[in-house]
This record gives sequence, C-alpha cells and structure tokens, in this order.
Amino acid sequence: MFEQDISEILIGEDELKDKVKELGRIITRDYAGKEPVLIGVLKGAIMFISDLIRYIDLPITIDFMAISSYGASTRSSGVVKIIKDLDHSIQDKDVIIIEDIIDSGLTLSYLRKNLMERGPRSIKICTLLDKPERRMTDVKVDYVGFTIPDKFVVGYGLDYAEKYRNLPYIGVLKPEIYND
Ligand SMILES: O=P(O)(O)OC[C@H]1O[C@H](OP(=O)(O)OP(=O)(O)O)[C@H](O)[C@@H]1O
Ligand SMILES: Nc1nc2[nH]cnc2c(=O)[nH]1
Repeated sequence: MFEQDISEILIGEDELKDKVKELGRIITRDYAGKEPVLIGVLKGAIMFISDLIRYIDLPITIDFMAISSYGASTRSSGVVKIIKDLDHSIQDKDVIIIEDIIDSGLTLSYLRKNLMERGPRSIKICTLLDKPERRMTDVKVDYVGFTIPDKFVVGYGLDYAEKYRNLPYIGVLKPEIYND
C-alpha cells in the first residue's frame, strides 16, 4: 500500500527481529536479579517495545509516556511537552527508557532529566535507531540497535504525519512526500 512512497528498505524484518532478540538477551543479562521498569515513548516505540519484551527473561513491568516534539514536520521544533505521563512511580526503580529513534537528542535529554527528578535507582536508554549526525545535545545512550545515516525513516512504529507506522520494516521516505 505504501511501497510507492519508500525509496529504500533500510532494515528488513529479519534483521529487525535478530537485533531485537539480541538486545533482549543483553538486557536480560545486564539486569539479572533486578525487576526493571521499561518506559516506552509513545507512539514511535510501540512495535519495538512490544517485540523487545518477548525476549527479556526477567520480571519486568512496562509503562508509557507520550511526548510531543515534532508535530507533522520532519525536524525537531525543540519544544517538548508531556502529553501522557507515567501511570506509576519510578522511585527506587531501575528504569530503561525505550525509544524508536534518537535524532537531535532533544526528546531524550528532556525525558531523562524529567525522570531523574523522580528518584529512580538508575536510568538507562535503549533505542532501536540512532542518527548521530543530527545530534544537537549530548545524550548517553546505553543500548543501540542500529546506527543509521541522516535520512528520514518510517515504519516499525515510526511515522510521517502519523502514517507508515504499520510497515513491518524500516524504510526511507521519498523526499517528495514531505515538504521541509
Ligand atoms: O531525538 P529527537 O530529535 O528529539 O527525535 C526523536 C523523537 O522523535 C520521534 O517522536 P515524535 O515526536 O515524532 O512522536 P511519535 O513517537 O509519536 O511519532 C521519536 O519517536 C523520538 O521520540
Ligand atoms: N519517523 C521518523 N521520526 C523521526 N524523528 C526523528 N527522526 C526521525 C525519522 O527519521 N523518522
């Protein structure tokens, strides 16, 4: 349905699955004996977190936050706002923030600072995709699935103007689809 809008499949389904499994194994090893809280950042991280937790063999809990920073554009506005907050306290908890992509880093640096003020025991960041070329602020990322070039990608949860999230792969959106 969306194939004509995609110029290239950057990461296919099998590659995604293998990487998500590997990240699940690493998190299981690193958090042995602990009960981490995974915080999914809506909406982009939906597919990633739902696949990832299948491969974490620990008594985890999950919670979600929704943050707005982009609107319908492909560039960060730098304005970050909490649309939906966590349902539960993270005081004394080991928190892992689960993101689909880090681009400018503005969303995550805001989120990390905001969550640190709530007294967790630890906070780590796990992102499926990292686009380091566009970083505007320094964020320490603990787990990275794939480092990708500076191209606007969609699929596997990532959208453009709320579309394309249901593609099962990560694809590069044709520039003529968006007017930046
Ligand atoms: O590093 P940054 O430049 O801040 O960009 C990363 C953020 O942008 C995207 O979210 P978006 O605001 O598009 O919302 P969505 O997850 O609902 O699609 C993505 O899911 C990250 O949260
Ligand atoms: N869908 C999507 N959202 C983003 N947010 C920051 N970078 C990107 C990107 O490449 N694709």
